[in-house]
Amino acid sequence: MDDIAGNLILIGLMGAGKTTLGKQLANKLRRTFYDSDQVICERTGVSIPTIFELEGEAGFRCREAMVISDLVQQKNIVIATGGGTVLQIENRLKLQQNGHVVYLHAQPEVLLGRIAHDKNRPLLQVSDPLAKLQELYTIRDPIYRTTAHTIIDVDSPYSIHTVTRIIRLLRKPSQQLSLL
Ligand SMILES: Nc1ncnc2c1ncn2[C@@H]1O[C@H](COP(=O)(O)OP(=O)(O)OP(=O)(O)O)[C@@H](O)[C@H]1O
Ligand SMILES: O=C(O)C1=C[C@@H](O)[C@@H](O)[C@H](O)C1
Ligand SMILES: [Mg+2]
Repeated sequence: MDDIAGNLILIGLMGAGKTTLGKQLANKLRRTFYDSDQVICERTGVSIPTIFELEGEAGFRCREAMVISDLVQQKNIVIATGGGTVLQIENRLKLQQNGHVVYLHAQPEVLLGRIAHDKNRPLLQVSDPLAKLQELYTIRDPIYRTTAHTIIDVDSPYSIHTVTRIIRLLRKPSQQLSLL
């Protein structure tokens, strides 16, 4: 087993790379990977936009909270959370108490460049998705920061070295880290 204690839990805004980097981290660390969005889709058999359409954001958040409760009971896994998972205090506490929480931080402009083409994020299907991401950043950045044990800047495009660098950074005691 690697020397990163407990579950490794990724938080951050849409497009930060929680899913993409989470999978790569799990592979490298030989841990099982779960993505809370993906688990919700598997349990319901429908996509996230469909859940938002049928049950609204509140319905989605309820399902998300149930999935987080279940996932944090496992040991030594990597969890990619949804961008809004930290909005509920109960989720925040469960994440903090059951793993090492890493905030993947990037600026809204960078995030939009990565996900603008993707219709799978209902909150961004608006006339001005950049303004929406900026609004979410303003509200959520302080929450991500206070929830995380470690913050890593992921504005720069990832390379084949990114995951190795993140693992190295996670072994350091410092809290504010940059991939640069
Ligand atoms: N550092 C990066 N450099 C380049 N592309 C990236 C980087 N991080 C993520 N991406 C790309 O951005 C897109 C979104 O990434 P990903 O789905 O992992 O984000 P996420 O944090 O899981 O978002 P969500 O909260 O919506 O689930 C993917 O196409 C991914 O390849
Ligand atoms: O930032 C958010 O609130 C969201 C992010 C995605 O991961 C999904 O969980 C969903 O699209 C909502
Ligand atoms: Mg994701």
